[in-house]
Amino acid sequence: MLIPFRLELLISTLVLLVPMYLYFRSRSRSKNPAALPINWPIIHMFPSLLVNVHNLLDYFTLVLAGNGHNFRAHGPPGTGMRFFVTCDPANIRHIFTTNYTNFPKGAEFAAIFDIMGDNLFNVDGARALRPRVKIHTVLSSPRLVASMEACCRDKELMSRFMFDLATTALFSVDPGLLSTDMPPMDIPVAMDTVMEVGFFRHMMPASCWKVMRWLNIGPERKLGAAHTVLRVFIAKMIERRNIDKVHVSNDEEQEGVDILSSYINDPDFADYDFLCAGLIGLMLALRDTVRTTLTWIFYNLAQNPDIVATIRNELLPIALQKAPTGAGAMVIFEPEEIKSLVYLRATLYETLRLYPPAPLERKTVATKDIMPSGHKVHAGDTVFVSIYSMGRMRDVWGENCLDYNPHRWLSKDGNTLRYVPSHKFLSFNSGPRICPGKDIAVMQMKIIIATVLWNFDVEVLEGQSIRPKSSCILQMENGLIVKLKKRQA
Ligand code: HEM
Repeated sequence: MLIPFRLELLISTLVLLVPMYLYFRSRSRSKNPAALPINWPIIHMFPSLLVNVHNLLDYFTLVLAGNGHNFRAHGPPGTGMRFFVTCDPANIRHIFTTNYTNFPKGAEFAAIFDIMGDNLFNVDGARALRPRVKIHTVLSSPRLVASMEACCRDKELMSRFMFDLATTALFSVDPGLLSTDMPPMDIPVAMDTVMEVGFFRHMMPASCWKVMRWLNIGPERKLGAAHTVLRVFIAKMIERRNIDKVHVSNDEEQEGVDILSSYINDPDFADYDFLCAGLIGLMLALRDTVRTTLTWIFYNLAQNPDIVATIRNELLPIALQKAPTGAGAMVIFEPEEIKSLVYLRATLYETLRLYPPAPLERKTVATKDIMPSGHKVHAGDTVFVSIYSMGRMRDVWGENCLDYNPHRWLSKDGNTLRYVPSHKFLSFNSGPRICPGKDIAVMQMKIIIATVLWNFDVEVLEGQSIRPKSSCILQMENGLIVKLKKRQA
């Protein structure tokens, strides 16, 4: 019987790993935190990665800062754990642009995010070309952009709000998570699980998580359940959309308003599973990134009243032109009105610099190569690009790199934004895989920040523990509790 054998293997692995974990944890506390991971015989650097996994981004940042922006790490032989970790802008340009074809995401990435199938997020090279052209065309449709911007004229509760917003843009269906009876959050929770277990998979030897998946235990069990929730939800949305389509048959107005309409009749997406997987990828791209950024923005703004005052000053001339419609009415800003506001955009970029929603990029080395930093990488190595760390490097952003300071984005006279190349500001990626939703996301976030700040005072409740979750998305571990107080006109 195979199962008892594998179970035994797993138990003995755990029995070995848990004491090791405790031992190395106690040792690592007394060590210089910026030092390279300790290279032990046989197990190599795996223990250092294991003990720091709950704080991995800050750990990478310390080690990268202390070691010229690059380091290598490797696990036990046979695990395939050969990592090159970097936040060096010259290496990043090489990986994302100059020698882009040599750094695909790779098969392991696609296995980690198997819920997204063979879709754009998981494929490279020629297979990514048509889906990429497709999504760029879809996201540049003026009607879709207008509908997504219009969706922003709404209220609070970031997670529910962003889920409703993403679902409306994708399927023209408002799931109503913001309704007053506060329906259950099964689908957003399932999406969070995909990102959390994805992070766990990145840090484990692939054979380990694959065995756990086969046994359906631990995080893999949770992930399996989350996959089911997401697939059922997408199937419902497609069904609902098809029913609605029959009801509005031949009504051309309906076509093209949501993203699903652009995919449903496309022969490239005729395969149902392929379509579902693509839509799940888009849901994650749309909802998680914007929601996460907004939470960090409001957290930072609450500590920086001077920045809030400057944004309100920038909004003042526009707000004065808009007469509120009654006592307590909100002032709502339109995309065109706030498009040119540079300080608002600088605040957004400053948040994305320190809190990039996708903090780590994973690439695979196709053939051996020499990085601009002089480091050699070999076929099959994994490259981790720490976007989070790059925003926190003195040599890249200056002595005050840890300060939250939108002015760093402005020209001397404060009237224009400074140009910063994408290999230095990587939050929206760089090169051929640059985020096609960037302009929509920036506009959505600007409208939300402007509308909230103009109409409310935002207070972060004291005593909260604010730290990122171990996830592929830089969510706050415990969320953020804020108090909104209506401002007096
Ligand atoms: C704060 C907002 C956002 C940030 C920081 C962001 C960032 C990123 C990053 C880092 C990637 C590369 C991911 C990877 O290669 O694994 C990416 C890809 C992508 N993003 Fe965004 N994104 C944002 C919002 C959006 C929105 C609102 C949409 C859709 C409307 C979108 C659609 C996509 C798509 C389709 C890709 C895949 C592109 C490709 O692989 O060629 N993103 N985004």
